[in-house]
Amino acid sequence: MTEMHGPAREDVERVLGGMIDGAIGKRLPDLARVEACSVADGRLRVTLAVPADLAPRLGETVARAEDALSTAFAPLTASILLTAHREAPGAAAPAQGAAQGGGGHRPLGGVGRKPAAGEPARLLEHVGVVIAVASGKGGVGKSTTAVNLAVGLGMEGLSVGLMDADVHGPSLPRMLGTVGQPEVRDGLLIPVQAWGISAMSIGMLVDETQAMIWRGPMVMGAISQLLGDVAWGALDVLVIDMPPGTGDAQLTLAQKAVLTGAIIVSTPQDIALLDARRGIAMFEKTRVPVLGLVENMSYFCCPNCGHRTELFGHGGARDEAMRLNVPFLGEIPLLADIRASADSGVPITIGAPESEAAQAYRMLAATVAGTIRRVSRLPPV
Ligand SMILES: Nc1ncnc2c1ncn2[C@@H]1O[C@H](COP(=O)(O)OP(=O)(O)OP(=O)(O)O)[C@@H](O)[C@H]1O
Repeated sequence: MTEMHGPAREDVERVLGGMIDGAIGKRLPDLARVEACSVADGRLRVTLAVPADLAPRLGETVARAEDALSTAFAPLTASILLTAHREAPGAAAPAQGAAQGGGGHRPLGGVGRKPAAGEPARLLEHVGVVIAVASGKGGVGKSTTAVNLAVGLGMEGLSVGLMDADVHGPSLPRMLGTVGQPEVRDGLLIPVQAWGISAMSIGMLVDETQAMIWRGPMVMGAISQLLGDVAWGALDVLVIDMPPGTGDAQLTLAQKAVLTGAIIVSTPQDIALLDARRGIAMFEKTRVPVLGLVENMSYFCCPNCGHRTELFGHGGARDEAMRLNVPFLGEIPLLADIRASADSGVPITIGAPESEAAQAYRMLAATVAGTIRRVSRLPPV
């Protein structure tokens, strides 16, 4: 990253000084305080401290502020990261010159300008391939699969990032056992290191309950920040745990994130397969290749006697994959240990590497690693 001198904080404050948030009816400096500004790689990153309860309402003003800063300091492109004050809800906004100091602040996702066309591609330029793990509907085990796949890819010798774009139900911090908030350096969020991979989730930045109520533009703003304002660094692969379903947010993410390919997770039940078909259609619409289908909760394996029971009629996803002409990547059994390890914060691939479940995830990771090496021309191990 190339550091360079940029505008002084006072210059930034001067530009923001003229901005008014029409909806709240106040000048921006009366609502937010410039905490930091830095310039690197042609980007001016400004960190603004705002009261937590106001942050969700500032999206439009922040977008205008970014435009104003970009115009004032061209050719730099400005992006604003909001950090939240831990003040009582409804507390008066901090005026300029209020007490400085980082202790009471934390980064906030969810607000910001939509990146210009092609921007994420540039920002992820040191990332070899970007793979979405998606599902047509919620609750099929997409996040569990994404986590164990990412950890498994790390075990295959790849450098791996995992981004939780499941904004409304960010489960990554729980599944990886991470606590606390990520560091911010030079205006960029530093991914958390866990089990051999780099990870970032909205759940590490804001209260889950706060993210639950975000609407479309907020969700897209948050996802843009996860793509653009995180120091992902050089990675062989970035795995994105997509939001469930096939709505606008998913479609936009598929278009924005410059995905190399997508993996669809499905359970064997017909209804889930119908949803999976919808998921595949969405990626086809955005010309993102579907790398394959994974069948989760494929069969039940008795932990005592090892007997295998096909609960939902096994093989549905394999047949569906053949019908749809997409590769079948593997099947993951339904096991209480998978759920327990997800809840304990230690992925089963790490916690019980010899288990049937871990072996299934490792096979899946080996298959996907093969695909990644093929598409990115990485040397075979
Ligand atoms: N193969 C499995 N065996 C047993 N439990 C599983 C398995 N896969 C997932 N689970 C459990 O099922 C629940 C849902 O899984 P997960 O959160 O991964 O689903 P999801 O598709 O990401 O859901 P959503 O996107 O709607 O939040 C979790 O409690 C998880 O531990």
